[in-house]
Amino acid sequence: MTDLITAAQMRGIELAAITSGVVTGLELMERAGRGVVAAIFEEWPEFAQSGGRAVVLCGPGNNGGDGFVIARLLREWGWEVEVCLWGDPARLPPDAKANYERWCTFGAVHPLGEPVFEAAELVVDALFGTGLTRKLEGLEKTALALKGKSAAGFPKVVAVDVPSGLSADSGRYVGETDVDACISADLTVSFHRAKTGHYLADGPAACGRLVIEDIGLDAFCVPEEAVCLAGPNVERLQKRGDAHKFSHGHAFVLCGGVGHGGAARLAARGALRIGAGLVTLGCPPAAILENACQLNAVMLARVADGAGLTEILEDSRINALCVGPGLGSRAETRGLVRAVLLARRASVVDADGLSAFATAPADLFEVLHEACVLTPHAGEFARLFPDIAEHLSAGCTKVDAVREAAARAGSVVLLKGADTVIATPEGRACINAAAYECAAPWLATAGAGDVLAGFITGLLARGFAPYEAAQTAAWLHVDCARTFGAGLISEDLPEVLPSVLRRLHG
Ligand SMILES: NC(=O)C1=CN([C@@H]2O[C@H](COP(=O)(O)OP(=O)(O)OC[C@H]3O[C@@H](n4cnc5c(N)ncnc54)[C@H](O)[C@@H]3O)[C@@H](O)[C@H]2O)[C@@H](O)CC1
Ligand SMILES: Nc1ncnc2c1ncn2[C@@H]1O[C@H](COP(=O)(O)OP(=O)(O)O)[C@@H](O)[C@H]1O
Ligand SMILES: [K+]
Repeated sequence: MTDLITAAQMRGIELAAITSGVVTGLELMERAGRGVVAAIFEEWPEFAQSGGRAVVLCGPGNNGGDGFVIARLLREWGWEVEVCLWGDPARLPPDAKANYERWCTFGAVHPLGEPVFEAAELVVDALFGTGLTRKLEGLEKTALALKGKSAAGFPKVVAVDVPSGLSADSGRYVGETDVDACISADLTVSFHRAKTGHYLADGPAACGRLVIEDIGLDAFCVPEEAVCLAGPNVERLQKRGDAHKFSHGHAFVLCGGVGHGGAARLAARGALRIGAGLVTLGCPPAAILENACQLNAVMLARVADGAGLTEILEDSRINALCVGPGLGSRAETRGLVRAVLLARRASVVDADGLSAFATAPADLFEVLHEACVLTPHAGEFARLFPDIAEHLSAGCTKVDAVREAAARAGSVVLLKGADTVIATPEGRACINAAAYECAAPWLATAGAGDVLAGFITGLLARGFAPYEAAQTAAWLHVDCARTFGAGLISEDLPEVLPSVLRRLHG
């Protein structure tokens, strides 16, 4: 599992390393600079063959310090290097100042104005890293100039640690800084561990490609509350050879009325494909014919109302429930959701099942329990947790927002997006990032969320714990989309799952 850390956690690790005496701040800065130059040459091997012209933009903190190291090392590789500084050299922190002075023995340092980038093959953004605390102003001209590349795609822009203007924690532009005032990089090189902001919100688009360089801090532990990148539990996904269908659980998906069954059918198909032993779709009597015409392996049950549902759920073999996809905003929706949750089975509450409680979220929280997974998209999230959604708009990280929501709901919450975040009430959290080499833009298609709800339900039926089910399902969902590629529609997701599982199981 890849750990992701925050800027504060990185500072804690750095401090622990320096106070332990095994390394100095100056040595860490040297390793960071060396790591950036190595990553540049790895990304563009031609840059290591023949020197070119580089501009290094240094800021007023230690990110700028890394920049002075990079300038010196590029010069040693035969590059012609121009260095610009934002701020007063006298106020640089000690390690950055030492590297500034060292650079001054080789070349000039210009104030950051309007550098001429046309002739540069490489621009290094060492203006602000993890220490950016407020809205960035005054970088507009520089940032805009960097966006106008030559026909050959030069200059290549390399961000040190994080593109300047972006929060290393939230992946958003700090203090609502204008996007045009921020650096967009071709390559971002960070140190020790990726930061949450590299994967959240605008992070991936601003970073370009992301490389993490080892700077020798592995002996200093990642804090326990670190977030990780979601991954599948591959071993748990295998089916035992001696098991029968009831060993893999019975999932029950509640369906909407006539003409509104597509979403629930997608969820049911997803639950079956991911390995639930049996899947039943429960629909109003009037919709039986419609569903019977569409389903084969998925079974059908009549559910006239909440009482009928409670009766069906007396079958204790039904061990995972999915409520919400296509359920509609009928008056009885709340009652049906409550009936599902009062059955105290592992449950996924999605879509209309969430929106039904927009005017009374507490009525939902009251019946939720620890075996539930809520799967809102941003709109549904804002309806249930309006105050937390406001914090999110004000700059709180998506991880913190989802942790807070999960604690309030007393259930696992999965907040969708290209940067899906999953958290437990106790504060465990992961990001399922459809970004960088795992980007899955074709997943933005109607019904994709219904299939995800079905995948989670199917894994719950198979006995996965809620957090593990949500994490594995979200990862498989993105992998299905990537495996299918262009032209994906939601019906394809369950159908491509077998090939994804085959690949996983080698
Ligand atoms: N933490 C670590 O272990 C390591 C950190 N290193 C580097 O150090 C960086 C962090 O250094 P710092 O903490 O000095 O932070 P930064 O260099 O990111 O910036 C801090 C400086 O910027 C100023 N500032 C913040 N927001 C501003 C704004 N909007 N406008 C103008 N000035 C603003 C602050 O007052 C401070 O002077 C990392 O990003 C990384 O590049 C590396 O040297 C390697 C090791
Ligand atoms: N650009 C994107 N990249 C990756 N995944 C995406 C993207 N946009 C949406 N998704 C995923 O697609 C699904 C959409 O779900 P949802 O918004 O509920 O749609 P629907 O209700 O139509 O099923 C979610 O799992 C979400 O994480
Ligand atoms: K930077």
